[in-house]
Amino acid sequence: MLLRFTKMHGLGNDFIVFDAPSDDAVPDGAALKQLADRRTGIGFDQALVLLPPRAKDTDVYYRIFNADGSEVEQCGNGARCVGKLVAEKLARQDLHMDSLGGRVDVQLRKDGLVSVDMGIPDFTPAAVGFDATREADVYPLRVGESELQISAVSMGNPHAVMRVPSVSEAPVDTLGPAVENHPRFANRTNVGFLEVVSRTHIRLRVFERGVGETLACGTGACAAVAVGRRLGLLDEEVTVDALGGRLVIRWPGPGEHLWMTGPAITVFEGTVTL
Ligand SMILES: N[C@H](CCC[C@H](N)C(=O)O)C(=O)O
Repeated sequence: MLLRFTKMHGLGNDFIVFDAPSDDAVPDGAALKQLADRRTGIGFDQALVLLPPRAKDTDVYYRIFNADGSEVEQCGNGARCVGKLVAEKLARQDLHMDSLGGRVDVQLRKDGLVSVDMGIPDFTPAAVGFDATREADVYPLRVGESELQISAVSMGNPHAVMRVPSVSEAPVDTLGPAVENHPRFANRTNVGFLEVVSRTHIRLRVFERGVGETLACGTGACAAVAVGRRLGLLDEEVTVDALGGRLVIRWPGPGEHLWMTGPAITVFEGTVTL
């Protein structure tokens, strides 16, 4: 079977995007994992599959698969890429999208950046698949000999966020996989390392569930700002510096929708035989 795809990225978090007429035409996780390989496949962090809308007031439904083949609920950088691709195809400036993790509204800006409504951050442990008995701002988490202090929030997908004095010194390679696969997270988790520069500026590195460290993580940036605001460290609009570049997050506060603005780049079109 010939698969036509578009290769895209958001700050170096890279994707293949392709259409599928229905769920049973979506390649299985094992096939997508092979395509994700950066030597023997196309290479990507996530595959984004575009399907016909499932709710009458939406334009597209998209599914998300990590490089390890696992299907997940949400992808923020991917949502900007899907939104831009589909809105341009439909000659629209705005779009209503739907995914396993919920609705995402998209606005294409005149400056070429894309804004997406990433919904309402959910701090309930159950939403994160985290086994805490009650909700808290910060939880102790034992990892080997050390006890970490993490916050847990869902952007549709799970995020564990910990503050670090400096992202450049953060032990991402060791603590990333240890927290990603920690038994207290029923469905694993993404792991954010948050450095607060000021009330309107953070630096962030994310060890992504099912991928490893990426150059940027959109939902990770949303999660980190939500946690920073809940801890009283950040203002409503925050610039997030990831390894791959800059995002702007705006969150008025609890119960409100969180918006993310950033780039969405098409690199090439391609075909691959499955
Ligand atoms: N690895 C994530 C999915 C992709 C998130 C990231 N690429 C983004 O831009 O939000 C997870 O397993 O929940």
